[in-house]
Amino acid sequence: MTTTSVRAGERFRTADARGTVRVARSAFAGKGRVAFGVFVVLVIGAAAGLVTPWAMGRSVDVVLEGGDLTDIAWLAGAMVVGVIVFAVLSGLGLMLTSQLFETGLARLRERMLAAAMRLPLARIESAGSGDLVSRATDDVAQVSSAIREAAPAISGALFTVVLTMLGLAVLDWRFLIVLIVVLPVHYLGARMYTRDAPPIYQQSRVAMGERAHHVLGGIRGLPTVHAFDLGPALAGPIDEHSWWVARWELRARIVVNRLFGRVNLAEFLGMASILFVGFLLVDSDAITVGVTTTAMLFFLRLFGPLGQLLMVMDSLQSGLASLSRIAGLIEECEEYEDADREHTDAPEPVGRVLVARDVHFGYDTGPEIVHGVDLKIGDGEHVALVGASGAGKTTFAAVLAGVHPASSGTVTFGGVPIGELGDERRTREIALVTQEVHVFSGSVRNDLRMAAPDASDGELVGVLERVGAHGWVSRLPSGLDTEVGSGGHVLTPMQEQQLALARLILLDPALVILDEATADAGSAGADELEASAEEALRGRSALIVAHRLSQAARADRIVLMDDGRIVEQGSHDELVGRGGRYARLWAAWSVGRSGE
Ligand SMILES: Nc1ncnc2c1ncn2[C@@H]1O[C@H](COP(=O)(O)OP(=O)(O)OP(=O)(O)O)[C@@H](O)[C@H]1O
Repeated sequence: MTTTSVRAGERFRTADARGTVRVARSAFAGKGRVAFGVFVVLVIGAAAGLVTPWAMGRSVDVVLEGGDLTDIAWLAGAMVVGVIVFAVLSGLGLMLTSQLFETGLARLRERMLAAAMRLPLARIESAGSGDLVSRATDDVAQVSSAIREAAPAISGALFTVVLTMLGLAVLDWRFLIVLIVVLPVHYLGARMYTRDAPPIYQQSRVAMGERAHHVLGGIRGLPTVHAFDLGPALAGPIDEHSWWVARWELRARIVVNRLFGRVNLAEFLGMASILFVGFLLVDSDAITVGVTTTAMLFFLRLFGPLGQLLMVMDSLQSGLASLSRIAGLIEECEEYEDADREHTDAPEPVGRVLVARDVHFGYDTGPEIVHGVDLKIGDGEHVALVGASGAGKTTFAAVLAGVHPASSGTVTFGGVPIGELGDERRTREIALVTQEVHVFSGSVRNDLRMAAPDASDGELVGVLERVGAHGWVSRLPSGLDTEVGSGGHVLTPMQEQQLALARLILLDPALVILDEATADAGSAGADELEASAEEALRGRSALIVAHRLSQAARADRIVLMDDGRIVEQGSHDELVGRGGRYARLWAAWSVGRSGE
């Protein structure tokens, strides 16, 4: 299915710096002009901010030189204009920068979620859906808050710092030397921080992901948790990971505090140095008092934004840790998609016959479950797979559907190995209806249209009638518009399964692998559901993992599995006539039924 191999339990990856930058850049694709416009606004705004300190310094010289009031008035006018232009353009720059970043983040989030939905089920199972949820929620929130905090610093501070440094160089190159001497103190403080902080934030995010994994597991099993009072046992691992989150956050605080200490030292050194050099230069008549005043004011302007930049480095580091997790997931999805795209040249399947030859399979975490199974499902043939619990039926069905690649042996559909079909083609041709039937949140119409976005209401009603669901759907409070799924109108397991079968008809696959779709139904509704399933499977090839032998008996062929091997197969009559294991199962089942 894919060239990417992962170990079971391995969480989704975290991208390295290059990967993170590449993915982040892709979020701004096509936004070059907007970014340039924002850049121009920010540069002009920052330049306007230098006008006021320059005019103040000049005023000092004008007063000292005994200049007239008109010059002072002009300079006062320049200050006012400078302040207004600075304020307007800074505000505009901030708004545009935030908009640009938020749009980029929204794009990343959409891309990550869309890609994650296409990840192979086996990969999500292996990484744990909690990790996926944590990236889609915690990490996106973290990046979003970093953007909110960093946007003003980047839009205002960054350009102010660069232009102020240029301004100092223009006043006198020696001021720039002072700055160059002082900045390393700033830099060293920041460098220690950028070295120490990222691993701490990474660890904190990993702990959050683990916590989400356990919380999600608990929520999914809530009925069991309540029934067996498992709350305290579940809280253990959640508490432990919360403790780790708190511990890593505390360490991050310590590193931030150290950063601020070093920043204050750099500021003090800078102020003292600029005053000292200014006095020396005035003393040697190299510059005027006004220029020294301007240099002081420039310097004062510089440390505010520098501090601001350093302050946001904290949330930027935290945001970057999250961004690298988002980028890692996107990278992983891209690899799966690329591997999948390679299959677009694969030959077209001819016919609808599925052939499994000498298939072996074991989960990464345990022993082999399927031991060299051969099975052929002919065109339009319905094969029932029966056997005791734990025999490996669900596992084998998932291998046939391509959810898990076989450890050895081959599975072909229409003559093409299913691994070469690519996920998109494979899922279009082969539909797997698993034990856990899912109803999507939203209206009934919305749920059905997941399978066929263009289907008309008439078509939906037609399909509902075929699976016997039209009656109860039309009696729902708002018919097709009734909200179902999480938080909506509660459906019975049988109704959920009928909806799943209706979706199956709308999907119109060639082969259906139906895993115990009738298992949850109460026996009163089970016959009705069997009829619905038969209707959904009409005209298709099918493998039905059947718990109810009455359903198996109707299949063209029955395959009995035991301990990952096929031990008997044939039609119902043949197997009953043979008097073997199936015949005994059937006898026991029939006795059980007559007592119902
Ligand atoms: N995701 C998994 N990871 C590891 N082992 C698994 C996984 N799923 C199933 N198994 C193991 O594989 C074996 C076969 O399970 P499987 O669900 O395929 O049997 P089954 O015949 O479908 O059982 P049932 O009728 O009860 O559903 C069991 O020992 C089970 O513990």
